[in-house]
Amino acid sequence: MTTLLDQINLPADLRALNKDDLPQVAGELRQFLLDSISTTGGHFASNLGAVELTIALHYVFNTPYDRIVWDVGHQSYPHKVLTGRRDRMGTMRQQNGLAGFPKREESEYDTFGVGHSSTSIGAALGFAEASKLQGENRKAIAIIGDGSMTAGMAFEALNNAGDRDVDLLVILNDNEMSISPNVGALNNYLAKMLSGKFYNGFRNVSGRMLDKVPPLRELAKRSEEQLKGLFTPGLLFEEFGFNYIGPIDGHDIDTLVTTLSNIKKLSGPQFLHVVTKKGQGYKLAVADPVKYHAVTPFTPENGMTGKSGSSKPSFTQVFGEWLCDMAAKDERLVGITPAMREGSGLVKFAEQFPDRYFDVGIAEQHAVTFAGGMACEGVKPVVAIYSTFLQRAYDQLVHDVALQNLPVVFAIDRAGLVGADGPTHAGSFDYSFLRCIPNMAILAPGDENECRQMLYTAFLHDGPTAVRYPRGSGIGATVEPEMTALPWGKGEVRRKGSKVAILSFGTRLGAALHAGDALDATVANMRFVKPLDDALLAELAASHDLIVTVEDNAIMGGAGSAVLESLSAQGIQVDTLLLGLPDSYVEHGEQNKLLADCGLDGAGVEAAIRKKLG
Ligand SMILES: Cc1ncc(C[n+]2csc(CCOP(=O)(O)OP(=O)(O)O)c2C)c(N)n1
Ligand SMILES: CC(=O)[C@@H](O)[C@H](O)COP(=O)(O)O
Ligand SMILES: [Mg+2]
Repeated sequence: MTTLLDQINLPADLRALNKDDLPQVAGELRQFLLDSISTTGGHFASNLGAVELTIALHYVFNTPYDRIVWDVGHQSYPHKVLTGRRDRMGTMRQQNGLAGFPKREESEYDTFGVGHSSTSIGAALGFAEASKLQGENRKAIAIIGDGSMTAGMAFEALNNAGDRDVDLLVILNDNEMSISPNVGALNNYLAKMLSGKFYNGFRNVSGRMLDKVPPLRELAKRSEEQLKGLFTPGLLFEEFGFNYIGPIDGHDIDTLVTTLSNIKKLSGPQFLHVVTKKGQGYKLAVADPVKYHAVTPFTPENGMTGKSGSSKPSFTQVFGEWLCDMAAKDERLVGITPAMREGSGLVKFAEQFPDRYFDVGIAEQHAVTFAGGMACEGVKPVVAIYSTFLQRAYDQLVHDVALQNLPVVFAIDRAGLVGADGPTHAGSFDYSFLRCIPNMAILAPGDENECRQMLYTAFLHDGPTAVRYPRGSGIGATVEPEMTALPWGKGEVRRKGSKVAILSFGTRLGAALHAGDALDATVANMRFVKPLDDALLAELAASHDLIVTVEDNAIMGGAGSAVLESLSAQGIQVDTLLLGLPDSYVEHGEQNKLLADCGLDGAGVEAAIRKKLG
């Protein structure tokens, strides 16, 4: 049977429907998403929560002429279905398939590339100002979640936009969730007002009472606008120069269409507050939106059983275990996360050490500076942060921590290629952007046991130290419960060979050993990217014809560059070959396949060396 959804190839097809058909479209779209995402995996609960809002937006606004900017974009699957990609949803986050986030080169309806949070208001303001300069009559609409609203740059953009005469609509999609439950004063403010019976009660009572006295009704109408500001979350946003509307039910498509149609006629900065349920329409996701934020393939009737996945502990789990063990040994330790409790492995730590656990919201810049402040007082902060998200806190790294040589440990997860999330989430550059910072140390474990020992070594070091490890698990080394400090700045030879010396940094050790066996090459596990083991390098350069470096970081400025700098500084001449990530963005796909495509698996390293040797 042909569904309404089958007839919608582009938003123009949607806009040709009668408004009364939209609830049916919503039901069909929600079922389509459940079937599709339970098959491919990907982001889930946020997409179910955005179904009605997405339909209403494309129904009311003349997309793509009017510009929609999604924040993070993990909730953009409904948008992708309605904008010509329904039949490609089965390729979601697969190599050469659809990206998991809006991507300009994927569709004209994807106005701005996203993946990192809290950029939508700033970008949409850019669209709005450009439209004004070009004499266009576009509407610019940013849809930002309550979690993403906790980042500073969202308020930088609000502050700027509220002072401008532009047609910008900011829609706050408030479901009281980040990945974990949302945190912070803004969240408390929104929740208090939304749950406040007083606000709803006030509107009912005033409506009933004043209807009886017509002359007062007009006065009350005007005063309700003023009073509304006292009882709805709007006051905050009104003070930022926006016209606040809401809160409205983000699943009531009729109200959404009516409200958006009215707002469309208004000029100046508008702020619409919608209330949604993360996982709406799928009971298991509503009950556990944390678990269903992102899913691996599952059967809708049974839900995610958690049976799939590797039996080997992930580096994230190794970190989480270490953090709890270290906290038990040293009461100065605190754990800090910018809204990635689950992803960074702090669930157990948060339960066991609630007073020493800090989720600062999606606020990486604040997380780093906050850690610096704590370190000044003798507290020992461990900042758990994805490599890609640490990019957002670069000045804080330099100015607030390294320049003052403060003992902060950065447990950098998702280093290197991450796979399905693609280039917005790859941790391709941390060696490069950390190495040039004076006082910064960088440790890169070759396996899971080294990860634990390096975290301990970093914790003992009196200065800023990064330990960086990839998404997933490594070669499956047994993790020793004993914590042993590694010799600072020292690498180790893991295999003796001749002619060729392969210097491995981080978890490319497995690939290096494979190539070492095939070529009878020496293999060194360098352990430290900074400080580099210059003496070991000199020794290997003196006894081999070719020095090869292998890393899952950009070659530009990476560990291989450190080796070249050291050889130059030591006045050593030797042939070299640098293997690492290319000076381009590696698209999404399966993590190990992508590494192999970059020549960073065993076969690739071996082939590159054979080619070099001629
Ligand atoms: C700068 C940055 N930090 C962290 C993340 C990881 N992240 C992705 S979605 C998300 C929660 C977003 O919450 P919200 O905006 O409320 O969207 P919801 O999932 O509730 O729809 C987080 C923390 C990110 N994408 N970007
Ligand atoms: C959208 C977002 O940024 C997060 O959900 C991210 O996708 C999590 O990545 P991991 O799955 O590697 O934890
Ligand atoms: Mg949310």
